[in-house]
Amino acid sequence: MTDNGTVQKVAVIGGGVMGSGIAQLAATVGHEVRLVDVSPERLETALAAIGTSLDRFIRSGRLETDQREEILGRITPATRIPEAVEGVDVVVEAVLERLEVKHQVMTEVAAHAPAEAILGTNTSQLSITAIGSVLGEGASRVVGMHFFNPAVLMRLVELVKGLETSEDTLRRAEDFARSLGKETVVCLKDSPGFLTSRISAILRMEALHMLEEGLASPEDIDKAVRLAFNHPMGPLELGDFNGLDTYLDALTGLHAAHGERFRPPVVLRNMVAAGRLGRKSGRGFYDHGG
Ligand SMILES: CCCCCCCCCCCCCC(=O)CC(=O)SCCNC(=O)CCNC(=O)[C@H](O)C(C)(C)COP(=O)(O)OP(=O)(O)OC[C@H]1O[C@@H](n2cnc3c(N)ncnc32)[C@H](O)[C@@H]1OP(=O)(O)O
Ligand SMILES: NC(=O)C1=CN([C@@H]2O[C@H](COP(=O)(O)OP(=O)(O)OC[C@H]3O[C@@H](n4cnc5c(N)ncnc54)[C@H](O)[C@@H]3O)[C@@H](O)[C@H]2O)C=CC1
Repeated sequence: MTDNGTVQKVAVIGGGVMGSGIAQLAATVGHEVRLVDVSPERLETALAAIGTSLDRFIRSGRLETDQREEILGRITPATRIPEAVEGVDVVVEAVLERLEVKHQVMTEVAAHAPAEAILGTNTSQLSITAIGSVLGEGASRVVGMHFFNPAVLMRLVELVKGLETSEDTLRRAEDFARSLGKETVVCLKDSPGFLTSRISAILRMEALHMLEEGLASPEDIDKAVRLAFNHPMGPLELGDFNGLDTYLDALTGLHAAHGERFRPPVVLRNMVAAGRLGRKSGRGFYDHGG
């Protein structure tokens, strides 16, 4: 951190759909980024995806060609947390949407990151209080920092205050999100699904029920939502874009917290069981050539 408290070093834990985008975003605004994943293959895929996205920004004139290597040069891939979080100002956790995995990661992060670093979690719906509960007093440093896919383009970061999150942590998370060029909203109560996932899950679930009922093809359900409501993507194509395994994990949590209206539909369970996870596996509601 600089003398005026500005963030310089960031660790992103999890190099999947979201972690790769968050790392790219942080490196683009000039932060030094360590990107950690347990899987070297996922790290390779993440760096390739970041390269492809930077190429798109160059093609559309929003980035200079020579910035590509500068940005990539600010991202250091790593497979171990302890060394990667040394000296960082901010950690953003973006691993699987499972409480036990988040606990394991937060425990390791807190043991090795500087005591003053804030610990953001990109969970879609899990309780921030529950995620921080393994850290004892350290729970005051844990804050929900919910980015949206693609993180490099979407304008919002939803901040979520856990029961123990300190005002200082929340304020620094807000400053960090703004340093990334994002707007913020604050969910003041730690309620599963916060503001955005609770709302969006209802619309997406309804699309899935319509598909199960044979009301229309996936193409027409998506087209209806795109054209009738001016959504950039229909709910099923967005599911493929975000990852159906992540959706199932998120819905499982929402179901446990809010009851029947979020029960994961059988068709979604079956698709995940069959490995049809959307773009990341090459096949979901649509064929992506995988
Ligand atoms: C179905 C089952 C339901 C079950 C229940 C669900 C449970 C739900 C719980 C939620 C859990 C998880 C989700 C979550 O937590 C939060 C989320 O992230 S929700 C998702 C939010 N995101 C969106 O809604 C995205 C919607 N789509 C868009 O906004 C646009 O389609 C998109 C910006 C992605 C692309 O734009 P589009 O115009 O459609 O396509 P183009 O390809 O033409 O791109 C336009 C423009 O942007 C550039 N570009 C696109 N992508 C990138 C990139 N990754 N990097 C760089 N640049 C990019 C492209 O080059 C174009 O640039 P021009 O200058 O215009 O040429
Ligand atoms: N996919 C989406 O649209 C969005 C997802 N989220 C949330 O972001 C988080 C990540 O989601 P995705 O990126 O979609 O998942 P993903 O499945 O694409 O990536 C998760 C990554 O975490 C890695 N990982 C697992 N255990 C790890 C550990 N112990 N240490 C380091 N890395 C580990 C995996 O190897 C994988 O690469 C979840 O909490 C999800 O709910 C939030 C907003 C949008």
